[in-house]
Amino acid sequence: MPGKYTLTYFPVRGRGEATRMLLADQKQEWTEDVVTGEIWQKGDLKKSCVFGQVPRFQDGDFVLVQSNAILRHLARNHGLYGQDAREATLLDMVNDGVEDLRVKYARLIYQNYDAGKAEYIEALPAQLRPFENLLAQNDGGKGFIVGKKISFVDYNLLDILQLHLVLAPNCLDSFPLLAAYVQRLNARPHLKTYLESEGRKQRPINNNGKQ
Ligand SMILES: N[C@@H](CCC(=O)N[C@@H](CS)C(=O)NCC(=O)O)C(=O)O
Repeated sequence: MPGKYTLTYFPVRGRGEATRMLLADQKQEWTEDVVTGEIWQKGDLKKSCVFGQVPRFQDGDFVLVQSNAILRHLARNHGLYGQDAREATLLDMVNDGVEDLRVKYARLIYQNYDAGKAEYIEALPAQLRPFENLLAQNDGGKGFIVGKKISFVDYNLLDILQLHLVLAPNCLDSFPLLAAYVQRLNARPHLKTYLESEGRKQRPINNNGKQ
């Protein structure tokens, strides 16, 4: 039985948003423990986090960090980790692909935005193509990224695609399956309610104002 959920994170989408979307879509309540710059500068919270970074997540008295471990924990709690070991392994594989893209995106946003944006967008089709191919291989792309049920990776992939649609609004024009996938997931009733909520609309994407 999961305990009460709390997400401790900066007031941005960042590495917290896939978790928020998973929780909202799975009809879970959670507390936002907002980390302001002032709180972070004090240093106590940083010291209390295993790797000195947030997001931190509490499931009752179980405290964890690392955004992908948080997603996997919630996947185990809510049946979002595939229907068997083979699907779970495929989900791990795709999630690692999402993580690779997230690291590249974060490097652009935080280290090279002005000088690197055009080149990044030019190279984006090659980064997105594998996900279009994976979707095509799973029931012709009509459902989820792996298997017949939504998984933690769908929320993570949806988040990274939403981020890229802000960065490069036409980036899915050549990827019809991914474009339809984003529309389909965005339209899931509980997720839609969350995406249209003021809290979500007001939350910046990244911590430095770039997007
Ligand atoms: N691998 C970690 C990375 C966490 C991370 O980069 N956290 C950043 C915010 S997104 C952070 O805490 N930055 C403040 C710092 O490092 O002092 C994860 O996936 O959770």
